[in-house]
Order: sequence, then C-alpha cells, then structure tokens
Amino acid sequence: MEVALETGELGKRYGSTWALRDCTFEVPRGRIAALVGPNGAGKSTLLHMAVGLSRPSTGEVRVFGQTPYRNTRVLSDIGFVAQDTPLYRDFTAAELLKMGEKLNSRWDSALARNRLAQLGLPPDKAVGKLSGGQRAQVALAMALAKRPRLLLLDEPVASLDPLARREFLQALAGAVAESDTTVLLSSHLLADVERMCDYLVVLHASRVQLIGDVDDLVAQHRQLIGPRHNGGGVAGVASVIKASHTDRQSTLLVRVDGPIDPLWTAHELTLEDLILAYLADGDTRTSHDAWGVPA
Ligand SMILES: Nc1ncnc2c1ncn2[C@@H]1O[C@H](COP(=O)(O)OP(=O)(O)OP(=O)(O)O)[C@@H](O)[C@H]1O
Repeated sequence: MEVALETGELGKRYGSTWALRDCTFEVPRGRIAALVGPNGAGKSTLLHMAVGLSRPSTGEVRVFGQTPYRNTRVLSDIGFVAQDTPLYRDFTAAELLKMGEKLNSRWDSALARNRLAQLGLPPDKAVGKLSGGQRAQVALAMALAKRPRLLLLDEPVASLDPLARREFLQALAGAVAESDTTVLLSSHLLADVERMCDYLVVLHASRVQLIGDVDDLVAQHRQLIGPRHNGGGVAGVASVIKASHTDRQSTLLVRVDGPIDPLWTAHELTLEDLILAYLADGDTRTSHDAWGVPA
C-alpha cells in the first residue's frame, strides 16, 4: 500500500495548550479521506502542518515520504484550500487563473476556465466583490486545476448552498476518479462524508480516536440492546464505545471481534452514528473493564 500522507506522534502546542497531540495515522494513496472532529479538535492545525504552513512541536508529517516544511519541492504535489479560502481580493478570477498557470507546471487551464464558466462565475470581477460561496468556488477550481497528487481541503463546502455543495462534491469525485489524486477533507457535514469518503480519521480532544476504511469500520461496530447489564465482559465485544442504561435495558455501542453473545440483539450502524459515538465524551473501555452502570 502506497501512503500519500503519514504522521508520526505529530503534535502542535500553542503556549501551554496542545492543539494536536500524539497524532499517528496514514492516508493510503487514492483515497478520499474525511477528517472529522468537533470545533477545536485540531483539524486545521493538522492540515496546516501537512502543507508546510506551520511546523510541528513534536513528531512529524510526511507527504509522499517528504517533509513539506523541509522539502518544499513536494508542495507542487499538494493542493490546499484553507478554511477561509484566502485569495488576492483585488484580482479577478481570470487573473488568478493566469497566476496559477504561471506558478504551476501541471496546471490545467481548460479545467479551471470550464469550472468557472459552468458555475456562471464572472471572470472579470474582483474576487473581493464575489460572495463568500463564489470565492470558495474560485479557490476550489484553482485547487483542482493544479492537478495535485494530494488535495487538502479545510471545510471546502461549508459556505456553499446545498445544490452547489452536491455539485462540487460530484465534481471532486469525478476529478479524483479520472486522476491519481488523494483527498483529505475536513468536514462537519457527516452526510457528505458518508456519501463521498471511503476513509475516515476522527479527531477528538486533539487526538486520533478512530481511523480506517469506512466499510471496515462500519462492519466492525454494532449497537447491542439487551437486558440491563452489570458491566464486565460480553462475548464477541472488543471494546465498548458508549453505554446507556434504563432500569430494564442496556444499550451498548461496541467494536466487535467475534460472534456476539446471543443474549444481545445486534444492530448495524450508520457511519454518522459511529462518528457521533466516538465524538461523545467518555473513554472507550475494553470489554473486560467494568463500564459505568448507574445504580
Ligand atoms: N495560532 C494559534 N494560536 C493559539 N491557539 C491556536 C492557534 N491556532 C489554533 N489554536 C488552538 O488550537 C486548537 C485547535 O484549533 P484548530 O483550528 O486546529 O481546530 P479545528 O478542528 O480546525 O476547529 P474548527 O472545526 O472549529 O475549524 C483550538 O483550541 C485553537 O484555539
């Protein structure tokens, strides 16, 4: 498996606050990976280090084996759209595309022009006078036109209307299918993640909580419902992610590692249920730890 992006014990500290900590994961080449986590989880911090805009306090990040802040040549392989889609506001879209063409050896002029035309974006208006969503579209068109091997997108569709969002995600999937691009996109929109992404990284409290192939992760987790349980081990359960109890019944969200004790009814989960369970506060317990059962 070739790896597009890898981090090893990556950490970033601002003063005494860790924005990201002990972060170790890989994104295999060719995947559309989602980076999911609550506000302040460290997603932007991670993406900024991956594109060399900031340096780690601990550990390292590599893109196609290179460290972006040491070997700037790898930057030509990376496309990045920051959360606030910064662009030179006095430039028109046409001027920005011209600049992209001059600065990037693999630039696809036709792709960029066609995207802007398709979206009806005026090429001769200063981008500072476009709406926030229109500016985001210009930035996204430029990122795609760069034909990057790794595309990093920080909440790329947050400012787009629902139709534009769907259209953009379809265009992104199409562009990736036709090329050799790996994508890592941060998003709070779990329905989009479920529709688009085949790989998932969940960050919470500045650490990686869950990572892997989306289909594998969904297959490895179940919701179990059964008579009120007194804690302790359950056959077939590797870890308990979340537990809730009524007087008569317990509901567990678990990672499975074999046939489940038939005392429990097992239900499949959606990716959204799974992500939300990992984002809820509380520690994951192994099946053999007693988990908190209220009296
Ligand atoms: N330049 C900075 N100086 C000080 N603290 C910072 C700086 N940048 C980020 N942080 C802190 O680091 C933590 C992670 O921030 P980051 O922007 O990476 O989170 P995020 O997951 O992208 O959040 P969001 O979903 O809200 O965009 C937050 O607590 C934030 O306040």
